[in-house]
Amino acid sequence: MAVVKQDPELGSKGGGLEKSVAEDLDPVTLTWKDVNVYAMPKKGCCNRGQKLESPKQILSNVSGMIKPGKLMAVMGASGAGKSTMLNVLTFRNRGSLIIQGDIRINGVVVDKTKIANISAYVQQDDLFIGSLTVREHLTFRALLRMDKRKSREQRLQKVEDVIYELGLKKCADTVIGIPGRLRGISGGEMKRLSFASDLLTNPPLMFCDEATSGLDSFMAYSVIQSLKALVQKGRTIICTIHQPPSEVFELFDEVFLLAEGRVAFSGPIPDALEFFKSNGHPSPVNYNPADHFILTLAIVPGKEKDCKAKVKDICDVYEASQPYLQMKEEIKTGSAQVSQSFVENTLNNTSRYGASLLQQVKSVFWRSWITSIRDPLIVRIKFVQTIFFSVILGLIYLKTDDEYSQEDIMNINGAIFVIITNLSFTNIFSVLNVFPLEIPIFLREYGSGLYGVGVYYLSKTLVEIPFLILIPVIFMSILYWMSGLVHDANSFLTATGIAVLIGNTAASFGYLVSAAVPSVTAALAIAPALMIPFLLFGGFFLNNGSTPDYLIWLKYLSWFSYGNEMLVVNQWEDVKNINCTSSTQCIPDGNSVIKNLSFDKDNFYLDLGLLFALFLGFRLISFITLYARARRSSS
Ligand SMILES: Nc1ncnc2c1ncn2[C@@H]1O[C@H](COP(=O)(O)OP(=O)(O)OP(=O)(O)O)[C@@H](O)[C@H]1O
Repeated sequence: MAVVKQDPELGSKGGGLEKSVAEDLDPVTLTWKDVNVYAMPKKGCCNRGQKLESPKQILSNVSGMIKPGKLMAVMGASGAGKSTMLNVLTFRNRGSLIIQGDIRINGVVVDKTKIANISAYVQQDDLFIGSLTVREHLTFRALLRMDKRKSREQRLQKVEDVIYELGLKKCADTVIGIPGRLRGISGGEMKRLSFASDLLTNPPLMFCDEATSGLDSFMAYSVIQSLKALVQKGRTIICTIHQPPSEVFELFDEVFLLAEGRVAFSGPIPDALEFFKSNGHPSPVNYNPADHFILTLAIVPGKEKDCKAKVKDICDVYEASQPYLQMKEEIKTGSAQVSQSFVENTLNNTSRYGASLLQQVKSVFWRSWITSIRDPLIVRIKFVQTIFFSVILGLIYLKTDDEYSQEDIMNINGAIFVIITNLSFTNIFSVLNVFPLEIPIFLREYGSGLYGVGVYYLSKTLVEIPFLILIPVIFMSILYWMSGLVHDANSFLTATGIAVLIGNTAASFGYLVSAAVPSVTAALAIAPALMIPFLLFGGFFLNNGSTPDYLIWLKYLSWFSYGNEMLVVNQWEDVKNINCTSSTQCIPDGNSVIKNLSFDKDNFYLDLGLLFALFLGFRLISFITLYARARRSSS
């Protein structure tokens, strides 16, 4: 086993105990009694004639108790029911499970809101905006999560305190990092940052799912050491953990062993060793007790019958044991000693958000802005790519004189369509590559009451405005003049304005797809398939007058179509002469070009209005989709 040293960052007792941060904690005892959990069989599971399956029992009569100042490890083999128990206790991710049982804090029966008011839940997967530094991330959380009565100075002081407490001083000004794109802090530091984020609100009760997953033994030790320091200040912490090294396991005060959905033991580690020994399962000398418990309770493939019988035996003995019965009795009688102020002030707090609306807008806007300017992918895609493509396309469509020939008609119309296509793809894909990655973070932060959906969406929209104006302006300033579109300042400004609106509409479509799908991969797969019909009915590949009646609705949803008609009209409307050198029939002027494409000058303002409506419509639907998703995920 790897030798584990104490993390020098954490101070002598694993977290700067000598500089005890002023704590004002309500001591919390969490109890759960006779918890039964059932999963209903999936609808349509059975063929005709087959009997409907009965519900599957995941937890059976599980009871437990954890007192203030204790660090409890919930352990068991895979499938034992650890995550289910944590989800039941935190009232999260319960889905369609049927749950019975009694969960109390200091004797008061709790629900989802009450448990959220008193506790923090550090989930297994750490979700952060990677372009922020550790200090910036914590400041953002402190401004949004901490008690409204705390001043800005107090919040910033608390940020410094938790940085110190969790040994994050060394990396306080390092960016968190984006895997594969931006190097940042280590896995252990990231895990400690998760705890630090939740510590800002000073929760007396903490739940941690897989506190050490993905960490090496040194990092796992430093993380659990930090938790140990937190319980020593009076907190109550309950963690699920997989196979901790023995040095890490020793840091826990209590172990709660689950097997086949039943309690196999609950109490201090030495007592657990004694219990297993007295039931014929002594731990071998110099063997990690954690491994011994898990192996003893595991259902080994091929030996299922024997293993299940062994587990049943252990659970039967434990459930009939004096300590377990005593604990259940204590749970029953413990309800008497609860303070009224604790119930009213802490458990019954009903405000959804910790910060005012203005503070939410300011903080989320600030973070969105930092994210936009720091993420190298965004800046590179948005600026370098725009300049590169506009120069390349400009060279392809290069035209230096003011006169138009018959060949120029096709080239100019091609350049116009390329402008629309390029702006659409660039803007859609810059949204699709980034926004879906941010949605899980948004959902979690919304679920934790940091800010509302409207605040988030508004801030994102405001931050994007400069980019969504600048990019089309740069693109048009280069390509418009190189490709010889009509040399007139007014026409250029009109074309640029249309380009800005096209880019914004395309970005809104990107938001709509991103809000509706679960991942970047899905967004990147679905968006092009949805765009192709809009592109086909844009008036370039199919004459505007040839759209089949039954597909006309697709034309009305195509920003390519509105943009193309407006840009074509803007280009050709005032062109009085197009040179004709061949003997075949020539197109004499700009108006004839417009007519040949089945476009109409009089549609210009109608197109403008409809394009704007499309922009607003996509935004609105994406907002509603995001809102529905947020409500669903937090229910
Ligand atoms: N919603 C559900 N529907 C059906 N079965 C479920 C559901 N949730 C969990 N289970 C089943 O209940 C059992 C316990 O699952 P749980 O995820 O709680 O175990 P675990 O101890 O956390 O396992 P692991 O360590 O592998 O994550 C498993 O057999 C699992 O397949």
